[in-house]
Amino acid sequence: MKLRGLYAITDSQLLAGKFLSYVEAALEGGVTLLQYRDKSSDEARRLREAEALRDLCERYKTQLIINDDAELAARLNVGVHLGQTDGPLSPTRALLGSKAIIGSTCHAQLELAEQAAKEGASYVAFGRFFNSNTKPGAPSCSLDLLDEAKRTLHLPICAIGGITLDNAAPLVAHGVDLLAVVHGLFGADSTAEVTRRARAFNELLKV
Ligand SMILES: Cc1ncc(COP(=O)(O)OP(=O)(O)O)c(N)n1
Ligand SMILES: Cc1ncsc1CCOP(=O)(O)O
Ligand SMILES: [Mg+2]
Repeated sequence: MKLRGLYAITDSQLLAGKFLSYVEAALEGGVTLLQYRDKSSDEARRLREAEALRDLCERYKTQLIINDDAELAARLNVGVHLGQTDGPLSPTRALLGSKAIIGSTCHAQLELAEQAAKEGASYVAFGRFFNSNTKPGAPSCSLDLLDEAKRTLHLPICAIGGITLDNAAPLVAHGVDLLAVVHGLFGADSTAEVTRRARAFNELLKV
């Protein structure tokens, strides 16, 4: 199955008090990948929330991805997203098995993506493309890099960083398969608006 569509990413602060209702609203509108991103060290809460998301994702046939934490992903039998300092890809592939979805942060560097592809990544993520409230310090990436990535890589390409319904179209035009979004999706002021945004992202991607 080719990975293509909306990649929703959770944010503990943004979703405080409305975590599952907002995630479910997004799944209702259509989510290809859902990433559980929680930078806290509260292991018990992380396990509890990740299990709740796994159950929700099973109901909606959405693939759950855990950010940073291959051990938690292995425990729940779901995918993982690894940044450049989150541990090596090859042993993670061995741990999770050949079918697991494993994503790799490649910032704005094609060489990192080529390396990730060799080591068994399922998709590569470039960004940030726009100003991001969630991660303002992430290195920025240009649309030109996407053209080159499209020519040289044979993996689904994910874009991240400040993506909204108003700025996503050029990313799609430059070949992005997965639009990874936090604020542009979950920054909505109602569950109905989250669902509407999810649907609209999918329409942009024609999925
Ligand atoms: C889909 C996707 N792309 C990039 C990232 C960023 O990963 P990383 O560089 O490890 O930064 P943190 O998200 O862990 O702060 C991501 N999480 N997801
Ligand atoms: C995790 C991450 N990595 C690069 S930008 C970013 C944050 C994406 O969040 P938003 O869609 O709110 O900019
Ligand atoms: Mg990380």
